Amino acid sequence: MSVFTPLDRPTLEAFLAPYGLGRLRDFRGIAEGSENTNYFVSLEGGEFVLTLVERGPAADLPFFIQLLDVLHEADLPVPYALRTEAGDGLRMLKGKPALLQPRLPGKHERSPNAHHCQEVGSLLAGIHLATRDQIIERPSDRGLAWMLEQGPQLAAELPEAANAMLHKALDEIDALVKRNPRLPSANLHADLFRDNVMFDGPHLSGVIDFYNACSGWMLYDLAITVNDWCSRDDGSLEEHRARTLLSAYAAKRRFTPLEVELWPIMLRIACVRFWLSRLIAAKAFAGQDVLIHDPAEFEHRLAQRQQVALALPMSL
Ligand SMILES: Nc1ncnc2c1ncn2[C@@H]1O[C@H](COP(=O)(O)OP(=O)(O)O)[C@@H](O)[C@H]1O
Ligand SMILES: N[C@@H](CCOP(=O)(O)O)C(=O)O
Repeated sequence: MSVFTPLDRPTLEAFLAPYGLGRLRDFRGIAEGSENTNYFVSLEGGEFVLTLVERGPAADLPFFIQLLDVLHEADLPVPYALRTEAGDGLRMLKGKPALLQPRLPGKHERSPNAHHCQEVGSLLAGIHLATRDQIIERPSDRGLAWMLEQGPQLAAELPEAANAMLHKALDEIDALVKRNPRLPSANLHADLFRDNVMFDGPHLSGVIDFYNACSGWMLYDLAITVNDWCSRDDGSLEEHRARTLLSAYAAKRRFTPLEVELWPIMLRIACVRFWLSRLIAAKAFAGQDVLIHDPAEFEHRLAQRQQVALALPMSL
């Protein structure tokens, strides 16, 4: 379970009253998720999700609220902070920052096919197009500098072969940082995994969990997404799904030659990012009743990305 903050009905009713959405019908904690406490909340005025933010700097919350407003205004299927009748979107509940959002329909797709990947590629391009001309600056707290800082210590705790592979990837990241390439930027979801997207039948109906969102290279966001949506169990890329996702993205935004050149390394960097964060989480939450993702999944994906045969499509 990942309901870190239990709520009783009177507390919740008092919190919800200022939204003017009618009486509370029902509520229940959501077991999925690993960072925050989430509740499904049923009110006379509709179905909602209440999030209590458990971790991370509260100072960043206005960024998330502003970004989701921009994406919502661009007609993308994202949650956004509902405002109370007094206009407040970000409030406190049991000492935690709390947001009420619309509940998006649909369910997660664990075994995506090419159609799902097409929808995801198109959606990701939509996020980038909606923000690239008005980027809201927020450096990722798990960016390249973080990888270079955390990587060596975590590598030292790994078996020899994994240690060597991680070091090789860190060297590549270090060289890229020094090169400082001018890749096109936008606001990124930066965690567009299968468990952050919902489908209502074949239709992509929701994208959630923007708590890793940041400003940065669009190519990096694409690599994160392809690594999760288009990998086989052994970590290798499933070419048909990957080509479909990339073509759907490219139909909305043309890649630059520099992006085409750096695509293979970006796929590897995106593996390192989640390999490291999963190693950290596995240590921090060992033995606790918290959802822990397997770090080895990204070790296998990185091993499979040493040579990348899949080029980015160049034409629109
Ligand atoms: N706006 C929403 N609409 C529908 N379901 C949601 C919404 N927000 C969260 N959920 C559900 O709650 C679960 C956990 O949310 P998530 O944001 O991934 O949590 P965490 O930040 O703890 O990882 C999701 O898998 C999804 O099922
Ligand atoms: N989708 C990620 C979890 C989110 O990353 P984090 O750095 O916020 O823990 C995964 O599957 O590892």
